[in-house]
Amino acid sequence: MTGEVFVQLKNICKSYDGAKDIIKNLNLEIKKGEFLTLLGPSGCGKTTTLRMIAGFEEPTQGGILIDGENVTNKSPHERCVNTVFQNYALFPHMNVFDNIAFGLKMKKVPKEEKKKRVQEMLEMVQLQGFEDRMPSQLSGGQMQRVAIARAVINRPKVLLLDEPLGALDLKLRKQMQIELKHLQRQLGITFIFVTHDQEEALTMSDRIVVMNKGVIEQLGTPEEIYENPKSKFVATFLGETNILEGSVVKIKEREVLLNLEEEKDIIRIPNLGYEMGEKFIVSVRPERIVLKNQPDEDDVYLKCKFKERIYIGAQIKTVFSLSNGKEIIVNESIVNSTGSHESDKDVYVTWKANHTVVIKE
Ligand SMILES: Nc1ncnc2c1ncn2[C@@H]1O[C@H](COP(=O)(O)OP(=O)(O)OP(=O)(O)O)[C@@H](O)[C@H]1O
Repeated sequence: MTGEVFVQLKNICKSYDGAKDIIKNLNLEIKKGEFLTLLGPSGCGKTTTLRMIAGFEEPTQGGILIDGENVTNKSPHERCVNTVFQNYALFPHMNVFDNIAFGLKMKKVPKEEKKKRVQEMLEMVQLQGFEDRMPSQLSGGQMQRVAIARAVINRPKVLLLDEPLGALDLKLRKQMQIELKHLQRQLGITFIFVTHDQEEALTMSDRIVVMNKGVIEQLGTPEEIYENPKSKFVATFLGETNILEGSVVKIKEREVLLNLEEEKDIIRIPNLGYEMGEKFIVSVRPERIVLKNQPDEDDVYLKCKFKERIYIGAQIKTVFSLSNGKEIIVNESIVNSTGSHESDKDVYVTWKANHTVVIKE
């Protein structure tokens, strides 16, 4: 990744019916060689955004630049981009070789070069020896590898991938995530990837764009988005979290006190210029919480009672409740699990102050 801006979306609006904007004034800069993921719930406008970059849809307003060139009104084949779809879209009557070679055939590349480049692609996606097979004789993962090989053989500058792993079973999907990421590094092509699977986005991306209802909620590295969500939507969409409501009850020079849920549950946060009574949401990840019988001095803590313990393989998920009934979820690793809890005894869920994520409502 060079840091140089390669794809630019400027003030993009898109309406299908002339009335409602599906995409609302979207601005986005994608860097050269970057693996950028558009992540969001179904219907938030990920595919529409991707299709506008590909040239299958025209923005109602705004412009798209690729490598400095305004491509807003150009057709898909006039752009140096290629797309891989979820359903592979292989030609069923052509074998693997002809499917991969299709783009070169269109460009009338000489036979010998064509053969050499298809072999390179087969090697890259680890399908040597599969050239004569028909798509119906391939597994889902193999078909998707052929689709990727076919999409990159023409050396596009940008590869657009619309939920390309969506049809694969979980194990194969995880394996392909790693393979695809390696492939992207090896090729150095800018990848713009669409998924609604947050774990997939965290695993693969250099940066993630979290979308909601046609706008960008947050843009950042996987770590920034996960550790420092800027809205309740982002905090809850990526991974599991505990959301607590609070408001400012005291302002000091360096810190402010927030009451959380209950009058008596007070936590301290750095004073970044808040006002008395100002409302907040606090997000604490379940894996950041440590259970204690007595909190330490520098802990942030809430008193609660044990409710339920759920075994989920690699972790133990324990549910506690505050006195107002609000549930707190704690994820402990099997190794650190404190074992069973008595339901009538008070216990403290504690965490370190730097793991409190304060979100302004
Ligand atoms: N060709 C179309 N005509 C009219 N409305 C459309 C069209 N394509 C998409 N939409 C609408 O635009 C909105 C955004 O759709 P889009 O496919 O971009 O979302 P998405 O985030 O990719 O969702 P998913 O994850 O379900 O694919 C949806 O409300 C959808 O119904």
